[in-house]
Formats: sequence, C-alpha cells, structure tokens
Amino acid sequence: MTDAAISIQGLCKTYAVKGVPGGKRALDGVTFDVPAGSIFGLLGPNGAGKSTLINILAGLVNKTDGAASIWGFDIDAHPRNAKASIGIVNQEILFDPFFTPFETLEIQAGLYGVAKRDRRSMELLSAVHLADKANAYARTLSGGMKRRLMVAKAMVHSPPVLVLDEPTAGVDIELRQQLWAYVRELNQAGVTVVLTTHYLEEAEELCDRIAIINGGRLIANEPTRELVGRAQEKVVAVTVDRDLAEAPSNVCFDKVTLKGARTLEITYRKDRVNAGEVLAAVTRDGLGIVDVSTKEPDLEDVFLNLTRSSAGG
Ligand SMILES: Nc1ncnc2c1ncn2[C@@H]1O[C@H](COP(=O)(O)OP(=O)(O)OP(=O)(O)O)[C@@H](O)[C@H]1O
Repeated sequence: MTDAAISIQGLCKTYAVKGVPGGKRALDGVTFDVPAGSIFGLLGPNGAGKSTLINILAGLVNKTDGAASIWGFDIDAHPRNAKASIGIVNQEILFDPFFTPFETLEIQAGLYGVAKRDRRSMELLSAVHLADKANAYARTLSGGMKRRLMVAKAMVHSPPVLVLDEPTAGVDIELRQQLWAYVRELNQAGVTVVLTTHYLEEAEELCDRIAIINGGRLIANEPTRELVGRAQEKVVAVTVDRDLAEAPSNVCFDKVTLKGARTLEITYRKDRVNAGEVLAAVTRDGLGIVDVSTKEPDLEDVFLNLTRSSAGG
C-alpha cells in the first residue's frame, strides 16, 4: 500500500515529427500525485497532453524524460507490476466483435494470468448492467453497452487503480449516470479512479481532486472545492423596490446590467469586495432590496480563467 496511487515526476514527452526540428513537445515537466482512494480528475483542452500521459502509464508511449510509478511500482524498473496495478479504459472501443461479453472478459482475464477460480466475469457484467447480454455477440451491443463492457474489461485483474480516458464521450445521459454510479461503487470499494473528461460539471460532481494540464504543463492540482473557490468572479442578482431608468454604477461593481425594470445583475470580484459591500452600495442610493440571488462559480469558469491566464503567460 502506498499514499500515492500514481506518482508522476517531471514527466516529459516529445514526439518526433517529420519536418519539425526538435519534434512536438506534448508533456513538459509534469509532476503530481494521485492520492490513493481518490477519484481524481485530469482536465485539459484538446491537445493538452492527457492521452499522452495516460498512454505513458499504460506502457503504450515511451516517455522522453521524468519518472512515473503506479501503486509504488516504477514503470521502468517494475513494468509488469506497474501494469498489473492499473486498468485503463481507452477512448477507442477495442474488442473482438465476434466474442460475447462473457468470452471477452474471460479472454482478457487469461491475458492477465487470472486463474479460472479467481475470475469474476459474471460479477463484472452484472456490475455494469450487462448480465443479460453475457452471451450476446459483442457487435450487437449498443455504443453505451460497449463502453460499459470496456470498463468491465479493464477491471478483470482487479487493479487498485482504474483510469478512464474520456469514458462518457458519445454516451447518453442515462448511461453516463449508470457509468458514474458504477465508478462511485468501485471507488467506495477502494479503487482509485482517474478520469479525463471534457464534462466539467461531472468532474466537479465526481472528483475529490482535479489537475488541469494545458499545453503539456500542469496549471492546477487542487481539491475540487478549492479549485472552484478560485473563480474570483461572482454574480449577484438584486431586485429593488422601484423601477430604474438605468443601472447605477459603483466602484464595487465589475459589471452591472439592468435585467428588467427592477433587477440588477452585478458582477463583482470576491477577492476585492464581499457581498455585503455590494449590497450596501445598492442601498446607498436609497434603493430598497426586495430579493437577492447569487450564482456560484462552476468549474467551467475556473477552467477558462486558468487556461486563459496560463496561455497569456
Ligand atoms: N504520435 C504523435 N506524434 C506527434 N504528435 C502527437 C502524437 N500524439 C499526440 N501528439 C501531439 O501532442 C499533443 C498532446 O496530445 P494528446 O493526445 O496527449 O492531448 P489530449 O490532451 O489527450 O487531447 P484530446 O483531449 O484531444 O485527446 C498534441 O499537440 C498532439 O497533436
């Protein structure tokens, strides 16, 4: 057992690209740990380097520099143990369409050297709600079913760490919810889960901790709540007791717009002023406040702010 399920230090990857001197740098000194027992989100815009990082952990891409270990096993010094400690669900759906889901899991278990008596194929199929499809041809499964089969396939050797690379791309909302429910169950049973996703609200809902990479560099790595708290802009809608001809201005307000005759939508920076000061600024002109509602920043705001500021240097 180890405190970090995955430990990554100074990881670099430069792809050799024809006609590009020096190649394409996809990872540029990335360092972070995934705490054991967590659901960890790895976010980043397209081309940020997420798949490269996961493929290095999977042993599919050779790193250029740095170190990585999985469940305490260095991927260079102990590649077999490292590989046995991780299950990876790739973006692409890969399995033989002529085998049934049950056979698919049995074959995968065989590849990992799981003894027959230790195999859990039916249990895994039930967990991903595919027990009734155990003997159907895999090619007759829907897209969502195939993806769930991929998750079951990644778990045949009972790895302590499961990585899901964009697992819900193209999966409808209901199936996505089922998949996340299963991910939560696995996590409660002790599996550390790493997921990359473009669905920020899901990362926010599911993950204890979130790392963001952009342009091959780590730009954030924090508990989800703290990351969300870093969004400095807040919006408050204030309904007043009389019609307004125009929105009042005040130094407290970053932006203010009139929404209807009596409602002001005020944007302020919570690192500069607090809600009390904003409301006091409204009443200063003799206006009475009838109603107030606030909007909490979500990860989308944080993500955009962080990637924008890192792109701007
Ligand atoms: N085999 C390769 N040869 C050259 N460049 C590559 C190769 N694979 C990836 N890249 C480049 O490396 C960078 C990182 O790509 P990567 O696929 O890791 O990003 P990503 O964050 O997973 O993006 P996405 O969300 O689109 O999958 C990109 O600029 C990509 O074009």
